[in-house]
Amino acid sequence: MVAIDTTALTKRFKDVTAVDELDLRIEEGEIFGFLGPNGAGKSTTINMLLDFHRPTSGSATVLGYDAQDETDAIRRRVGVLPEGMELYGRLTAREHLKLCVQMKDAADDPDAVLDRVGLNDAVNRPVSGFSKGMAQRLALGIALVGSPDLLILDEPTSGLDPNGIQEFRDLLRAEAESGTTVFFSSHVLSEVEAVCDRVGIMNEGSLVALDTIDNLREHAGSGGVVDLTLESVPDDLSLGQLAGVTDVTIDGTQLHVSCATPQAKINVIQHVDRVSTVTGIVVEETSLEDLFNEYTNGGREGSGETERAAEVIA
Ligand SMILES: Nc1ncnc2c1ncn2[C@@H]1O[C@H](COP(=O)(O)OP(=O)(O)OP(=O)(O)O)[C@@H](O)[C@H]1O
Repeated sequence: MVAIDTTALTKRFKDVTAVDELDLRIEEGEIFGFLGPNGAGKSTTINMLLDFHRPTSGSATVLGYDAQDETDAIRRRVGVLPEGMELYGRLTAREHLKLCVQMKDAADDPDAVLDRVGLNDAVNRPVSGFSKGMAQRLALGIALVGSPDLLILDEPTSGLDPNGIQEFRDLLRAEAESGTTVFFSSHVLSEVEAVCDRVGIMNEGSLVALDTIDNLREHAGSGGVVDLTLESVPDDLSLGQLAGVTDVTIDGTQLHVSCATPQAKINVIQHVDRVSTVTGIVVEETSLEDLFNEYTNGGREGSGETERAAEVIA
């Protein structure tokens, strides 16, 4: 079954086109990362899937139900963590969970859910005293109530500490293993890269990329870089003749080879190993952040340094 299906889904706010003719299909059981710079249209898309906003045109189904006409059926089967979720300051974490269990007519044990999101020490504390990360953990717990078939999470790791982010990853994987589809928006690209089967990248209301991260790397012609240290560099390496090699530089006994595809990196290593003695290899993949910048013209906010996934082989 298709978990989310949108056809030419469009939302305009006066002269701003927040989402422009979006065609998106998310299969059941996928972990899907929805990316884009600020104002790209991610929350507006999510809001239309949940009928918080009515589309200007186009249509969407969620778990086979029409997103505008069958909202109740969708809300019964979907766990939602909306952007900027409001909690009740005077209620405790456990009371929030109890309320949600009642509202969803679910059978969950509130304490077990709170344990899953790492709030077992704070079950009886009023939420007004919660830190941002604790509130986010509670919001995630609320989304999990009723064992939903689909989780729709808007910036779920906002405010979480590194442990919280790791726990969130484990939780998503466990949910996906039990058959739940996960659709989440995020600005934390390393976390998206770690857990997502596929990603969609929005820019200025349009979907500019939709694929697995490996395929995006391949299509972007950026398979990464291989750095090799040799005992000595032969006169004729002929590396430029290998398919997918885009650039070769030699610095003493160091080779720096840019490749268009992951396969090209393997070919380079095998070829050099045949003609010389390799004493060290470092393979660097193009990070999701580099791809993101490529698709959005570097439109992401923040000042994080480009992160390259470096795999030291020898
Ligand atoms: N209620 C609204 N009224 C007017 N304009 C809106 C409204 N909601 C969103 N927009 C505009 O629609 C565009 C898309 O906003 P949206 O919140 O969907 O982006 P986003 O990708 O979720 O951004 P962020 O990463 O900052 O949360 C922006 O230009 C925003 O200003």
